[in-house]
Amino acid sequence: MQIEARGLCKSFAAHDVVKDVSFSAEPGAVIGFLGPNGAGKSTTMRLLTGCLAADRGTASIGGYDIDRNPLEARACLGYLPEAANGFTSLTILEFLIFAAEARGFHGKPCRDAISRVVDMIGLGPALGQTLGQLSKGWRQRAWLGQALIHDPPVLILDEPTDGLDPLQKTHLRKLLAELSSRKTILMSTHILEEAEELCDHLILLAEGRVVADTRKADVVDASGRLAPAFLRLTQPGAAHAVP
Ligand SMILES: Nc1ncnc2c1ncn2[C@@H]1O[C@H](COP(=O)(O)OP(=O)(O)OP(=O)(O)O)[C@@H](O)[C@H]1O
Repeated sequence: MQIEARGLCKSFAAHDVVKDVSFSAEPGAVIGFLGPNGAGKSTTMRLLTGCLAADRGTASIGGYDIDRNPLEARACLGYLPEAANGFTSLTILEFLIFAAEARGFHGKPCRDAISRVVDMIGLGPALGQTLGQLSKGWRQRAWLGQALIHDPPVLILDEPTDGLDPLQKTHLRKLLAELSSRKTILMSTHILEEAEELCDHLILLAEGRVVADTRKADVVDASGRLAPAFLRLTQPGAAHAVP
């Protein structure tokens, strides 16, 4: 399995935010990670990526446990955090050099890795601008660049198109569709049309629990829409119905 969560639990103070979350992603799967605001999607992603320690349970990426083999697991993983920010004084080029060197690329392999993502994401026109100067769309592209710099087999993308204008959204969705043919992707989104378009599998979270882990084809309605199933499965109290 490329992504595996087993019994993940996380509380903040007395608030149980992630409750016994288990699921897995086979190689090549494109999974939509859906749920209402506050369901625990970002927290689960942080647990999977090792940015946050679980209270209980385990997570593995590319077959490597994120706690016991963090370097191997992270080598397999590109992560786009929610509302990615920071490094505001670096230009996109400096940011990509930093990301590439942090992944162990130096000299020609570093230049090659950067030129690959610059071409793939179309970062060329903005390479000399600092992240602090960039619009949200360009900043999101730069952060996607750092997630892809080492060409990882697994991508965890937290609301990748959040806040982008329609043109940027279309561009990014096209890129994700291209990437989906050769990567395992777990992506959260509130835009159900995006999951309809890009994902083949869905995991729905409500109140910290997995309330559905299903092929998209099994929950869309006759018109291919997800909204009816989403509303039914994630309504308040739905999580309590899960055995
Ligand atoms: N560091 C933290 N300290 C305290 N509470 C937190 C922390 N991080 C998240 N929470 C809480 O955990 C709950 C789940 O948050 P999380 O961001 O994981 O949800 P989400 O499903 O990603 O929501 P959204 O769709 O709005 O981004 C929320 O109630 C949030 O306030």
